[in-house]
Amino acid sequence: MQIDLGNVLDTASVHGVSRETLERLDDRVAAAHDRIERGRETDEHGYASLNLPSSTDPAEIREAVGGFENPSAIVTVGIGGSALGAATLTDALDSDVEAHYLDNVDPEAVASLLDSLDLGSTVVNVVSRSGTTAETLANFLVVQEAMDDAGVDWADRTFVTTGEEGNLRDLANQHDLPVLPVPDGVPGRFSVLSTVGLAAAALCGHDIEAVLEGAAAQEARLSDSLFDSPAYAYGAVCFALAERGYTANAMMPYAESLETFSEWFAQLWAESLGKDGLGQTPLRALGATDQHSQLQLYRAGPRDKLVTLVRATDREDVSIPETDLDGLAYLGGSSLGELLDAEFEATEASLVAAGQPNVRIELDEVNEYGLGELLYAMETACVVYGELASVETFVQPAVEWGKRAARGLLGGGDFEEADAVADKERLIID
Ligand SMILES: O=P(O)(O)OC[C@H]1O[C@H](O)[C@H](O)[C@@H](O)[C@@H]1O
Repeated sequence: MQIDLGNVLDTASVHGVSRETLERLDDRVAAAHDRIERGRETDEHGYASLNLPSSTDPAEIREAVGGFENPSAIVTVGIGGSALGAATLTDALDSDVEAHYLDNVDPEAVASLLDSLDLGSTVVNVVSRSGTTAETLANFLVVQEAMDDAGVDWADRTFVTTGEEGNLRDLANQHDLPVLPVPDGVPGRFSVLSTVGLAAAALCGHDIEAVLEGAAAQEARLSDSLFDSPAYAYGAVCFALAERGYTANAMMPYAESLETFSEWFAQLWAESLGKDGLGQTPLRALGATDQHSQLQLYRAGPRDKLVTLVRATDREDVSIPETDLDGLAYLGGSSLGELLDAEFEATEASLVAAGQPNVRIELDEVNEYGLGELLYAMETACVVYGELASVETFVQPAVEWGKRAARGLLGGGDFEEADAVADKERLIID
């Protein structure tokens, strides 16, 4: 995997992030690296996530999923960091086992998924770090009932991933369900390389050891200079641009297999860095499709966006048949991959011509190893950005406010946040 910052330097006269800016920032990156290393050495909350390439035991995960014979599907019941990492992997990789995610409580979507599955051959993985998230527990109760109604022993087809305490742990104990522990010190959005993110991939037959190897390769690149570490370079550039008003970051992979990666990145970036009036708003785009919808804004709209373009250099290709239609001859004999690459290069050039900064991230291939590299690099980029911005990367008090308000409204406790919902001003136009 490599990260190319050339198009940031090329447009430096517009936004001010030049090579000299990065050289000046490098001392602060060295200090951030030192802080990160100290945190990793003591497995401090959050920093422990960056040790997962070696602290995760893939054999433990394989053992937990190995007892389910010939599953047709896995349904992961979880939300946020308890679903997006796993979904990023299984959506990027092909498997005969279907992977589904109940990460919302939209009743129509839940009912429709459960109706469509052969529940007798479906495995359920309920994932909640806290074990108390209302959406996850509610969905699990609905899944249990659907399995009961279908005459399926749900306890036989379910395994749980959770912490030592919480409602989900109680439920697992009560029904003697197999439990994979979530590692200490790893917030949900940094948990893709742990039991939380890897179980669904293992059940789908993916090489989770290779995911960890790819991550370890990026871990080995961490050093006290951004010029030696792709991940630090990306985090530092994003920070420097955000400081200069580039407060949005459009993640734009040119691979449909990476569409869910953009969702995962959005949680990582938003929940970790959106604090104290700071942060960089993650946007989600897909190349080449969104060239035809969002690119107009990215090129000619407010100068507040970095565009991050991601692609794999090695992939399957489909040739475009020859045609004798006038004007289309240029397509014949080339391939869809070549067309996609041409679109990628054209988008980069178009942004540069307009002075809009963009970064190119290239993987060799969208496979387990490449995904491990990409995910670990983005996590580290996020952590170094958080250090440079002096925000508390590993907490999410704003999200928890909403969780308490929702529970209060449902009568799940006496939370003062729920009163704020009742007291809200309204302006209804009917
Ligand atoms: O894993 P859980 O405890 O159920 O949490 C699931 C999600 O809940 C909240 O929304 C947090 O802000 C997320 O960071 C977390 O990933």
